[in-house]
Amino acid sequence: MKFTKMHGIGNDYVYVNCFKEEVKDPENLSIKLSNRHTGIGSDGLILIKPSTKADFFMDMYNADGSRGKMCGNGIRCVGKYVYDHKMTDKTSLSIETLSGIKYLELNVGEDGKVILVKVNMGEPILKTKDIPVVFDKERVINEPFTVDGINYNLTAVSMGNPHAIVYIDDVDGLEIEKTGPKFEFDSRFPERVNTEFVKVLDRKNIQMRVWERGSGETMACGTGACAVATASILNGYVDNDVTIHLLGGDLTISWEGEGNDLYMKGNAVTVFEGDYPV
Ligand SMILES: N[C@@H](CCC[C@H](N)C(=O)O)C(=O)O
Repeated sequence: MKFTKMHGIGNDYVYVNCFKEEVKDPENLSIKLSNRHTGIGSDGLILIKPSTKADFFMDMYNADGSRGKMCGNGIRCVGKYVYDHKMTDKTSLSIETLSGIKYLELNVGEDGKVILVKVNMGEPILKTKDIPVVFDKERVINEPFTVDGINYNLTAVSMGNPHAIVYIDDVDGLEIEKTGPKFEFDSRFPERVNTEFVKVLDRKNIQMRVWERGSGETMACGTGACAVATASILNGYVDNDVTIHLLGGDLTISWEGEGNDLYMKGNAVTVFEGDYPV
């Protein structure tokens, strides 16, 4: 099976072109090839497929084989993949995901390859039942929430996938391997959850680390950065254009507030191509 390893600010996936390859058991394949010792090494698997509703379809799997409905860093790489591999010559693209169609603007460099991608991520989802999070209010915006005996203030947002955002003082010092799973497997998140641990640096800059559902700590999470920007704007901590600083690099997010779509901009990088025995 031919594959391409790509990353968006360090959030790395193995990409397979399903116009040419048939993938029979993507859940197990994702577990095997994501392994950083015995596989290719990645945060999961992304299949690029035909779509009847959009230019392409993105089908993503986490490193534990679970299926994700949306992937912000992944969708930028899908845009780069289809353009660089000449599967399209369009620089405005639509990509279908399990959480709807997203629209991409590709920024092409002097070598004719995509370097940056801006994505219309749609409108953030705030209703508890749609995230989903079990809570006795319609929304969770800055609400007291205790996990493993520690009191946090939680904001919950879905960007097509569920996110829990908590503000802490020491993002660098956080023992995320201990804390992340406590959120991921908390029964108030019936579909598990991606958790962002965040510090607001000033009105235009936010630091975050992420514990991803199904993949653990990753260098970056695109939907997570969008959820953090949403939460921080709703809480009144930052302006409408904000840079999110993640372990693997920066993403810029703009959101004019409720009733508007949110935009994310960041890089997309090809690391290498190869053959994997299946
Ligand atoms: N890293 C991704 C999100 C991947 C899916 C997530 N772990 C989930 O299960 O919801 C991103 O860049 O958005």
